[in-house]
Amino acid sequence: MPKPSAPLKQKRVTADGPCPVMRSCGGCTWLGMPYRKQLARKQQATEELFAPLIARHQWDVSIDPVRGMGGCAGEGSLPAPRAFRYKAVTPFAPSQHGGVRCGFFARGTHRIVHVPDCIVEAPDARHILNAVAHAAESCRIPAYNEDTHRGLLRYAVLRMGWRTDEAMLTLVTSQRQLPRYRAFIEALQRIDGRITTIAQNVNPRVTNAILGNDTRILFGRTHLRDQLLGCTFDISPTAFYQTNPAQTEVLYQLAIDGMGLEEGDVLMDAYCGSGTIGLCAAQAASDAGVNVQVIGVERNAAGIADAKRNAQLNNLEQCARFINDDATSYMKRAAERGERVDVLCFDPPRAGSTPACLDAACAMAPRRIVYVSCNPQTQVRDIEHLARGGYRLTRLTPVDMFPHTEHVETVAALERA
Ligand SMILES: C[S@@+](CC[C@H](N)C(=O)[O-])C[C@H]1O[C@@H](n2cnc3c(N)ncnc32)[C@H](O)[C@@H]1O
Repeated sequence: MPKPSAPLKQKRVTADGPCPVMRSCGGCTWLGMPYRKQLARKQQATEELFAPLIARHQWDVSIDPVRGMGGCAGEGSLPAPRAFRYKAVTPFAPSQHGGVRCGFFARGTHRIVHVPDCIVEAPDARHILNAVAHAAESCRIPAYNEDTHRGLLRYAVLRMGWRTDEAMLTLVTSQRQLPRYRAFIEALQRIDGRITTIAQNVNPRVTNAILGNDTRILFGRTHLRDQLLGCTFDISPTAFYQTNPAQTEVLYQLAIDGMGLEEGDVLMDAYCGSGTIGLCAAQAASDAGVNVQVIGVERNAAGIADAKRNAQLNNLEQCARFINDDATSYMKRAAERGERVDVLCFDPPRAGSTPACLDAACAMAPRRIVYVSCNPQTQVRDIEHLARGGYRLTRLTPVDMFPHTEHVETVAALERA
């Protein structure tokens, strides 16, 4: 029998207490800055970035105040957000005496800094990850060595339900075979009663990317269940799911407001992940007595499988279909076929969309386009493209999805001019 894992320490970082690793960890670069000032900076950066685009097209639009956690930019002093990240990740590395180290990579390096607790992650998330390292040590599961490419355990990814008491633990390993498999899984199960799924993802490649292509469930449910805006979502280990759920509801509500859905509309949700935006929009429309059809497009097969399951979970399968394809290829073909799209929602990754995808969007001529972006730099470029295709910006709202960092997410609403 393996030694039992260490019991979880219940000590919590207090709401306004300092972060013990803020100088060494690569995460919260703005943690020392008052939250009010962080929002003011994000506001200014967004205004400066969009001002030339707005001036060039003579659009009559001003940028909304950044929606921060607990208030907006310009509303005076706000408490610093804590415990908002519901996804936590740790790399593993061998320690000198054959043990397993875990924590965060130190800023700009691959040196692991041990983190006893993290003030921005969901309560207990870091304790669970630290206990995974302890369980691996007890079961003599070797950590992966990035220099020699030997060893097994590379990362652990923990997702916690926001509106549910569930946690999904995904172990990323360099090979499929796990020594002392049963003992290890039992030790992991004992860490916390909320762990409803333990998955293994195999990533044998020499790469900085965390996840590989092969995933299997080792214990429990196949999906993490959570809720957003009254909809229920099942998320599989490798599908995209937003990390800050409280702000995700703000972001999605802005996107839904920007869509202005009307009876009989066809909504295309491009880069749809697990179908969350399109399904929340369809549910909101249905609640308002408005019937719409949703078409979601996503490259990740796990995301599309989740989206189909989520449509059923929310009784929306009659009005939603999901397609596993590259957004550009699908939209080009849809435009050539003359497919009808009344409202288009874009939520691409940081690199933004492609010129061909944006051309296809303009060719389909939706009445409105809502563009959600985690990288306003590429969003500005893409909105310029849409402007040349006949669209004008009517609203732009920054949302603080990533407090204590320089990053800001933006929701742009556009109308056909
Ligand atoms: C920022 S996430 C948004 C997901 C979803 N809208 C949400 O809020 O959860 C971007 C999504 O685009 C997907 N993606 C990336 N490149 C793609 C492409 N070329 N075609 C289709 N989907 C893509 C990713 O897998 C990811 O699920």
